[in-house]
Amino acid sequence: MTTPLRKRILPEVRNPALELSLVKPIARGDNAQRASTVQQTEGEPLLRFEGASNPYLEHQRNDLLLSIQHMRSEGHDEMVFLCITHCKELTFKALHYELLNMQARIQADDVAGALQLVPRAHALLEFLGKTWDVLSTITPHGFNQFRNTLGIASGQQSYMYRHVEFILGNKSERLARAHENNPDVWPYMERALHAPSLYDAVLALLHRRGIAMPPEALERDWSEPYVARPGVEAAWLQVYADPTPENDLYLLGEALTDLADAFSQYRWRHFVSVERILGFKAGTGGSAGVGWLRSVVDHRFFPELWSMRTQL
Ligand code: HEM
Ligand SMILES: N[C@@H](CC(=O)c1ccccc1NC=O)C(=O)O
Repeated sequence: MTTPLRKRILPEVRNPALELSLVKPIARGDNAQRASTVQQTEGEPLLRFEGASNPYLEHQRNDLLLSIQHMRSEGHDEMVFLCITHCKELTFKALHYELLNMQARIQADDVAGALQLVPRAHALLEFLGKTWDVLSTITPHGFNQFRNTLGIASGQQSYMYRHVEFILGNKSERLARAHENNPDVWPYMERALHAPSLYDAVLALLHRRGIAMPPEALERDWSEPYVARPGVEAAWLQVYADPTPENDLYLLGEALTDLADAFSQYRWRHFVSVERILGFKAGTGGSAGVGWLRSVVDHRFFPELWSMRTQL
């Protein structure tokens, strides 16, 4: 019996022309070809390839990936900074993909399918949190050796990070505008700003499942920052009245709380690491630095899932 496949959604965050221009075609394999190859190799790996080919490189394009950690200073710690910041972007990309697919499954009333994606999304968030273990080995002196070469660049200008914030529901037209001048990125950013978030899709699902929902939670200007509503808190209280594993909406509420919890811990670790490395110096991106990040730390995704707990 074959497992029914759920259709995947591929996020669109930038003009695909650049990516497509970088793809090298590779010959497909199959079980029969691999079985006959291993007969010839007697179990030893293939090491000689036609022409200039290296199949791993053709598949992975690590020649490109490993060419973009360009050192601009003499500072020793610049290498780990570049490698980890690139790891983080890839992790944001992987996380955004899972969250967008979770939303699509919720929109298709497939709660079990959405829940299946949560452990991975959560693990990716924990992985992001762990990157601060590495980055906070950068001392203030180590950072000072290359910080000026960052110019006015800042992690705050990451479009992949902004897409993660938006799919989770933390909309800000002001922060999105950092990408307005980039024609490869802006149309997708603007579309995400105006689209309902994963949480908006969950509230619509609760409504379809017969739970009373305030009309503004179902139809509003999706680009506006999310505002917590007593009616949404009441809806979750109704769901949480049956905290059993049979109640899939309860499981979904707790799964979203797991994600929000892991994200808050990521923010907290960023904040503490930045205080450790920078003290109270101004940020490269024009903000007050730690002072500005302080306000970000208090943010919680899915606010009614948090506020509701006082009533439980
Ligand atoms: C040594 C490492 C780091 C330091 C000292 C640092 C410092 C800062 C500071 C001062 C800000 C405030 C905005 C500004 O004025 O620049 C900021 C924001 C931000 N940083 Fe970092 N950062 C570091 C590493 C990272 C990394 C590795 C990432 C992920 C790629 C990252 C992502 C962000 C994001 C997304 C924001 C905006 C926060 C938000 O919008 O909620 N930072 N960072
Ligand atoms: N805002 C940081 C710098 C920063 O976050 C950053 C700068 C250039 C390239 C990447 C960065 N951070 C994360 O990717 C600072 O004030 O030093």
